[in-house]
Amino acid sequence: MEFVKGHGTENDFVVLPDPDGVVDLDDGLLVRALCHRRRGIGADGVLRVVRTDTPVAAAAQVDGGEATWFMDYRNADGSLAEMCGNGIRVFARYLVAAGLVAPGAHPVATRAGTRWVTVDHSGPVTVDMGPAELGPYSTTVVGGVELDGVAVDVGNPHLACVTTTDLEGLDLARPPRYDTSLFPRGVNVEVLTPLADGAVRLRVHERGSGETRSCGTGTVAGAVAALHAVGRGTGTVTVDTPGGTLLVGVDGATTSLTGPAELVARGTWGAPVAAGV
Ligand SMILES: N[C@@H](CCC[C@H](N)C(=O)O)C(=O)O
Repeated sequence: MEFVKGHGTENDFVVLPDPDGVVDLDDGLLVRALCHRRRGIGADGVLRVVRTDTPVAAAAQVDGGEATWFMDYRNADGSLAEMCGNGIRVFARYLVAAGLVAPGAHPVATRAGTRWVTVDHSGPVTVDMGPAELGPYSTTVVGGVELDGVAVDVGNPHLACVTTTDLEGLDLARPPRYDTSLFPRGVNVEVLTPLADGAVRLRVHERGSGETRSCGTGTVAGAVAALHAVGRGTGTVTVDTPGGTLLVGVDGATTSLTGPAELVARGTWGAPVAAGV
């Protein structure tokens, strides 16, 4: 099985080309094996590249619309997620590199709906992330520290906590505690600094993947929360994550995410490897 490895601000993915949707990912075993950092390729998640006219896309209730390609995203633990902001930018880079779409703007289907991505062979990739919906305030406990946050739905669920607590001192390796009645399907938890000079610093614990170096949907959720904390509903926010810098745009109708997306390797999974190779 051919694969490509890529990342967006060090949020890393195994890209699995499976246009006809014949690979069985549903029991989670292959996803966990691919993503394992000692026994596998190592990644925060898998991006299966599958056509929208396949039974796999139909089973995911994907309305392809104009999109030919469905990003079937799986977290490292094998669980499904609706959307991945860094993943979709890497996915789009792969589509161009593989000659499956021309450079420019094109739609990609996800479980959260179709998103338009603007991509070339190199340079930053921008995705229209759709609206980010603010929800109720809630709390979380991160490594014994209770933090206030606000729910933000970016197609997938987030709890974004704007805090003056020292971010580096927080233990995000362990899953944060959260209100399971508000987030019955789990939640991604962001901790971030208050907005200063149009920028924030952000760390994240992702549902299904643990602490990651960056999270695109989390970055959008964090930017929306940081603007909300200063009474604003629109703006442009530079988000510095441990893995790199992303730019988020928030207007009344939608949000956008811009940043690097790199393909770094390709190979064959599961093929016998001869001695000495
Ligand atoms: N890293 C992604 C988000 C991946 C999904 C998330 N862990 C979830 O379960 O919702 C991103 O860049 O947005």
